[in-house]
Amino acid sequence: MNHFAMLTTFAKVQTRIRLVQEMIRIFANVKLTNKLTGSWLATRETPLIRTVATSCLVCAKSREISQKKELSEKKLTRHFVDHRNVKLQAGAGGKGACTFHSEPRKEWGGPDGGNGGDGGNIIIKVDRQVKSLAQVDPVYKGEDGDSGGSKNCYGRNAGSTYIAVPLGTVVKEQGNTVADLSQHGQEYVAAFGGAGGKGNRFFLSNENRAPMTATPGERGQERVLHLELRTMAHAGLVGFPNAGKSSLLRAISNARPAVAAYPFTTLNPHVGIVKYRDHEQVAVADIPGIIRGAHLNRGLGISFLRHIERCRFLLFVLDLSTPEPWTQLQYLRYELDQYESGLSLRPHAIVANKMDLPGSKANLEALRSHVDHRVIPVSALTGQNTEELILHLRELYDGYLQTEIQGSGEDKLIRCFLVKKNCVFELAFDLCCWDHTDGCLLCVVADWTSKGCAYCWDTCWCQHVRRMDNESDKWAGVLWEYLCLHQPLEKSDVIIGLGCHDVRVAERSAALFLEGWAPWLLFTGYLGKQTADVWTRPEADVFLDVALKMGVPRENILLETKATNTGENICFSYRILKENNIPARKLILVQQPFMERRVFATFLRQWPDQGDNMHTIVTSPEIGISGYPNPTVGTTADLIMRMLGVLERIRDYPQKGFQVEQEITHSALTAYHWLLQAGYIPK
Ligand SMILES: Nc1nc2c(ncn2[C@@H]2O[C@H](COP(=O)(O)OP(=O)(O)OP(=O)(O)O)[C@@H](O)[C@H]2O)c(=O)[nH]1
Ligand SMILES: [Mg+2]
Repeated sequence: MNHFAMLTTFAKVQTRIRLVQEMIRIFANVKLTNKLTGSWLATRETPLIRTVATSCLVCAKSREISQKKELSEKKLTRHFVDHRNVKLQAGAGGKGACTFHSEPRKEWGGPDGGNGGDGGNIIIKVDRQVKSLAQVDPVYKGEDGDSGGSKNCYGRNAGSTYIAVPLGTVVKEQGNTVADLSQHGQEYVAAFGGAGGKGNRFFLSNENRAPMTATPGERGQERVLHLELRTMAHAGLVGFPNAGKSSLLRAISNARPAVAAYPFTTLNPHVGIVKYRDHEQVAVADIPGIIRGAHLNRGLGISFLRHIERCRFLLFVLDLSTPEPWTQLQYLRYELDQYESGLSLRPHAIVANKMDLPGSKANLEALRSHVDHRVIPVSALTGQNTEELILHLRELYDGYLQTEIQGSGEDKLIRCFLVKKNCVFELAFDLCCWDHTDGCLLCVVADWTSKGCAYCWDTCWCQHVRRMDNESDKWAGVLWEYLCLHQPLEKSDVIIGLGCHDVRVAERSAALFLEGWAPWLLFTGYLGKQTADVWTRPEADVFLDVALKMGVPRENILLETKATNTGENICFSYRILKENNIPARKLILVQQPFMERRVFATFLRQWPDQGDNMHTIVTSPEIGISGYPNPTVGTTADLIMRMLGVLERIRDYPQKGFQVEQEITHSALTAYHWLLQAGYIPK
């Protein structure tokens, strides 16, 4: 055998020896574990298989022997974070391009600059797997949209940035709650990406065949939000200092809170996850010890009672080695109830800990005779009977899920719109209607908040019509407020009632005349979008009837019956007043409340005579948003869709030259996006 072959054989023998040593070590460990836990191999034969998959039946204390240095309390608490501030900057829109078509022998190619892509939104999304806010970064920046290109190439829209948060996260802005995320998968668009800029192709018109204008993309929304976990954990371990709460959490979950033989070892709450075979997970919080007078802020005081309040059910941990352990329970209950009445009555179990110590057995019997609730004897140190505790924990959890589902029946409704004869009804379908097949097509988008609305036709819908939810109402109110101007009235030369399908506009115009705000009343309008299907006579004629009925003399009323849109209403009214030699330096324009801003912006662009001494006031029927819906003008859902359409015109029409630019406030823009997302379609 040569020298090299000898070396190879020696190395092989050494590897085998190491393998055998390793096997012996593992085997010895298994035997030790079997002794402590009641067998690893035995479970293969016995039908009594653990229904839990927690890895830590071995006593909690034994783990302290591990060579790994224990983490300090401060470091340990980093694993669980229950509130966070985040700064969000959504992506900016890409800029529009300014280019012209170029081709050999084609000198004057038209504009072909494409629009920029929209900036990416930042979305907060609930993920059941996420248990704390520890993973949430302090700053998020959304993706920017791509710029537009030549040959009418549009820039790519940026994708959304997602922030995963646990169930029960409350989103707050300047102290106000803006979202309460309570369902798995629920999304909240926390910052909207900026719209992409327009390329010069967009500005092509009959007047300008070679526009050089291209606009930059809008900036993305910027927000600072405060995230807070409403529910801290499913179960909370409540007990006096040193009762063994942290040891117990170590014994039943994967958490590693510090354990020591002195009070107030735990200074901050820790959350451990108990995992079950069916992959269900129950979060258990180890809460710092409570002492008598905690409700008066003694010991670690009220802040920890606050954590208890956020748990769905409680585990009272008692040290059974002390005399009269039931008094601990009485004191704990007293402290909880002093903090919040009825808190101690939450679903709970009593855990009698330290059963391995002498005297505990006798105390257990005495405790059982003093309380009428279930008592689970365990030893966190040796792991004795932790099985029963884990199974009972699951019972409590299942009970909680049951009540949660029953209580949130309303949330299970799926919302959609029914469009019928030009009327839109908001509907709510119960889950059971998914299989509803009595001759109707029912199409429901489950993820309605992000996908938009669903339509359903010809169904027995009456029973399902319901009020709009508060959140839509809120945003509709914000939009309404932005669109109304609330200008104070002044004596004027002419009152102009702009035609529409709402006769309250005619009534308001006539009332203003009768109150003496102006000596002339002019109604303008042929048939428009809303009236074309409903009326056969021009809007101005219908309004005239209303005014005459109210007692306005015919000779004070002028009619303009050709205009089909707001711009024409203004231009044609100017002409009529000129033809009749009626001075018009001061005007009162009357339209529907949510049209005030748009009418004003249109007037400033379309009225030919915009001298310094020209003065205009826009007003409307004196009704609020709740008083607006009626059988003629439609439902609140109709109103919302019209308001969205008006806002889009305020945004887009200045570029087309129809009206002057108006600043769109941040709140109005947020309302617009929210309502769009909720499925309302701009009309
Ligand atoms: N013999 C015995 N000792 C235990 C048992 N459980 C906990 N201990 C001991 O009791 C002491 C306190 O345990 P901890 O788990 O830190 O108690 P705690 O309730 O978290 O205490 P605080 O964090 O101070 O509120 C430690 O020395 C543990 O080893 C048990 O079942 N049997
Ligand atoms: Mg502790």
